[in-house]
Formats: sequence, structure tokens, C-alpha cells
Amino acid sequence: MRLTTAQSKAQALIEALPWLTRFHGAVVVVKYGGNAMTDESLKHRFAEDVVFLHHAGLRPVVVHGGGPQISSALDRLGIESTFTAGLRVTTPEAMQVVRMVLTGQVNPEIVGLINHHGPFAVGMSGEDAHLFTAVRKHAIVDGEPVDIGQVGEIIKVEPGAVRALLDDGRIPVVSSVARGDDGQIYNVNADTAAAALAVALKAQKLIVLTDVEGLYANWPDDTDVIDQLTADELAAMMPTLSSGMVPKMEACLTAVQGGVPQAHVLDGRVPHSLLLEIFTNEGIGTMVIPS
Ligand SMILES: Nc1ncnc2c1ncn2[C@@H]1O[C@H](COP(=O)(O)OP(=O)(O)O)[C@@H](O)[C@H]1O
Ligand SMILES: CC(=O)N[C@@H](CCC(=O)OP(=O)(O)O)C(=O)O
Repeated sequence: MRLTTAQSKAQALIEALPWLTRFHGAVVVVKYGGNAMTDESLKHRFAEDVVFLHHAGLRPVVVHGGGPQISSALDRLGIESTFTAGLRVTTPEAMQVVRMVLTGQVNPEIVGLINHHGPFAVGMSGEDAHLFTAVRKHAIVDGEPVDIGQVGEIIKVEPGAVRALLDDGRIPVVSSVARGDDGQIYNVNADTAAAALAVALKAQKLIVLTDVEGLYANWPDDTDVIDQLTADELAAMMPTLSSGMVPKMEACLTAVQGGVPQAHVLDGRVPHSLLLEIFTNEGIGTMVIPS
């Protein structure tokens, strides 16, 4: 009985062998999202997965959001906040809260969870070392540009500081706040920031964790998850998408069109979803590949 149990564990380990070989040394950018980040136990499972990837010879980079945490801080402070096309309308007052929550609260929390396992994670803001430079972005609603305040579109990524951390055997943990050449700071959607960094680092994978199983074919019907689609197929589907899925799938498209071989949307509510995606033959969630 003991032998049978042990043998099934060996089977699970050996199934990972081709994937360990394939991704040895590969940079994998993981976007950890607000809604997949609210459960205490899942937070620990996420940190374990990231440390596991590190020990397995991959080079994980975490880019995080914190939308729900920003919303509750704004609520507490009585600052109104709305979303247009999946992006937060960001007044200068709200921008200070966004920066405080992302770089001052969520970032050190993730760093702490990972560093429970050793001195691996180093926190950075997208403002540090010119990592992300952004310009003001407008949302497009019914084909028309709409002003959404201090929301940024990344126009340049200088990944030198992130590379240096990777070369030093660290796990960079990056918040999605960007600087502008105009002296402003900008609120960048974290999916968008993760895609820009994945392209700049020539990552082998972008993995976006969220709070649904993947991309549903006929949302709000949630029976049919698309397991794989090409960049062209996704581009054709983009106009039909709504809310948070817009920046998320746009990020996958940008990554794949920018040379990242695979972009994935996974269910962050499933414990160890990162390991299931990378090291099992089945994979999970939705995968976007080049056309
Ligand atoms: N086609 C679709 N497939 C899956 N989810 C969709 C789709 N269209 C819209 N959504 C919505 O997008 C949400 C994910 O975006 P968001 O809440 O911003 O995620 P996160 O906080 O993880 O970044 C889902 O919970 C779902 O409500
Ligand atoms: C412009 C914009 O919408 N920025 C996001 C940044 C955080 C984020 O993207 O967090 P999640 O990944 O948890 O959604 C916001 O203010 O909520």
C-alpha cells in the first residue's frame, strides 16, 4: 500500500520531466491579480508555486495588480471610483491611493509570502530604474476616445534592473505603476504591464491568473472554456469581450504578437494552478499561441 502511494507520486514527478527540460532557464512572467489574491490559503499556495518554479530552474517574474484592494482603500477614503472599458478612471487624488496600495501594501505582502521560503523575492515598482515609461491613455468607447485620467499606456520598458535580479538568482515582484517622461505617474492595468514586461524580457510564457476558469466562448454563459486559440482568432473575438477580460486578452495578444510563444489565462482560485499548467500534460485554462 505504501509502495503504491509512493509509486503514484513518482508517476506525477516523472510526468513533469519533459516540461522541466523544456522550460529550464526560461523566463516566465506571472501576473497575479486582485481577484485571485483575496483568499489567505491561496496566497500561500501561489507563493509556494513561484518558489517551486525557481527551484525547478525556471526564472519566474511576478507582476501584480490589486484592483479590489485599491477599490476598498478608495471606498474607505470616500473617493469615488469607476471603470471604463475595464480600466479605472484615475483622478490625481485616486492615483496617490493606487500607488500607495500597489507599491506600499500589495507588493511587500507578496514579497513577504515568497520570502517565507528564503531570500528570493525583491519588490520593485514599475517606476524604479525607468522600468515602465508610460503616456496618458484614452479608453475607446463605441469607437470614440474617452478621457480616463492618469491611466498610462506603456511606451518603453527598460528591463535591466529585472534582468540583474534574475541573474542574481532573485524573484522580481513588480507593481504596475509607471512613470512618464512628463514627470507624472500613471496607473497601468497590471495585465497590460505584465505583457509589456514579458515581451521586453523575451519570456517563454506569460501566465495571467484570474478568478474564472479561462476565456469563455459565450460569456456570460460559463459552460464552454476555450482551451486554445491563435492570435488571429483572439483578435477577431476582441470586440465581443467585456469588462476585465478586455485588458486581460489584449495582454495575451500583445505578448504573443511581441514574440512570447505562449500566453495563458488560468483560474487563480484553483490551488497550485501554476504547477498544473506548467508541469502537467493536460495543462489548464486558456492558451493563446501565434497564428
Ligand atoms: N469571455 C469571458 N470569459 C471569461 N470572463 C469574462 C469574459 N467576459 C467578461 N468576463 C469577466 O472578466 C472577469 C475577469 O476580469 P477581472 O475581474 O478584471 O480579473 P482580475 O481581477 O483577475 O484581473 C471575470 O470574472 C468575468 O466576470
Ligand atoms: C488602469 C487600471 O485599471 N489599473 C488597475 C491597476 C491594478 C490592477 O490591474 O489590478 P487587477 O489585476 O487586480 O485588476 C486598477 O486601478 O485597478
